[in-house]
Amino acid sequence: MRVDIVSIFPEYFAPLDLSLIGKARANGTLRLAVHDLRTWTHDVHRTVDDTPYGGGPGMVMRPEPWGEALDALAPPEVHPPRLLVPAPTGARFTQAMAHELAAEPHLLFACGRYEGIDQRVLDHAATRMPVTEVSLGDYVLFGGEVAVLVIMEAVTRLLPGVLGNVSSLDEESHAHGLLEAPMYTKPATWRGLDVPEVLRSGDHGRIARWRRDEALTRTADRRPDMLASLDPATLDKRDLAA
Ligand SMILES: CN1CCN(Cc2ccc(Cn3ccc4ccc(-c5n[nH]c(N)c5C#N)cc43)cc2)CC1
Repeated sequence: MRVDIVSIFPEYFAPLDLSLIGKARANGTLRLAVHDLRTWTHDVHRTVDDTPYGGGPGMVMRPEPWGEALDALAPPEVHPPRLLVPAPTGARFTQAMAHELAAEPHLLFACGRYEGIDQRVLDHAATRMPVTEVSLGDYVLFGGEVAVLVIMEAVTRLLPGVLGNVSSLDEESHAHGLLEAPMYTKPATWRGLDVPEVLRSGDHGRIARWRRDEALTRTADRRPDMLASLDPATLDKRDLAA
């Protein structure tokens, strides 16, 4: 997978050199390049923003630098990338979207700042590539960079070979619509607190049942919305008794 990120704060993406994402870049699974939007400015002040038409607070990112950046990174003669624009107005980013994006050959992220990017940049890009505005959730950030870090982590871990133990992908909560059961490791007793006996019983049937019950209880307590959208077909009679 090829990924290009355009931002006025390219240094924000230093964490993408680390850990499993760093390894994916080193072995060629992920080809990632970060670009400074100011590369495509031509004035002495390298200006990327201006006042909003119609008035209002703050500044808006000018279209010209963005247009040149997208032209350079998504030239018309090459298969177009999927353009992802983090924004408070975007569609909520979900695990399902992460799977969708992990199947794309080329992602291009446009990180806005200030009050956002001139709408014409997205409208013009949409004439020659798929454009998706995406939001992490209903809270306000300074810009799109944090969203790109989150999306890059969620997508990269789905790429073939990145996660050593593939089964951890299969058992993921958001893959089965429930929150995960509590996890424990050695020692068996720590500060007077014991690991649940069932997890040390070796009885895999009991362990699976206990984990399922814990997952259902946690989901009902913390994320009733997830329970409401659970496919009833995935619940068995023991779940309903839990
Ligand atoms: C008068 N009102 C008019 C509406 N604005 C709304 C507004 C506009 C921009 C910004 C700052 N910003 C700039 C680019 C950018 C990208 C993503 C996000 C973002 N925030 N939250 C998420 N989940 C995000 C994601 N993903 C924020 C961004 C903040 C708030 C406020 C003032």
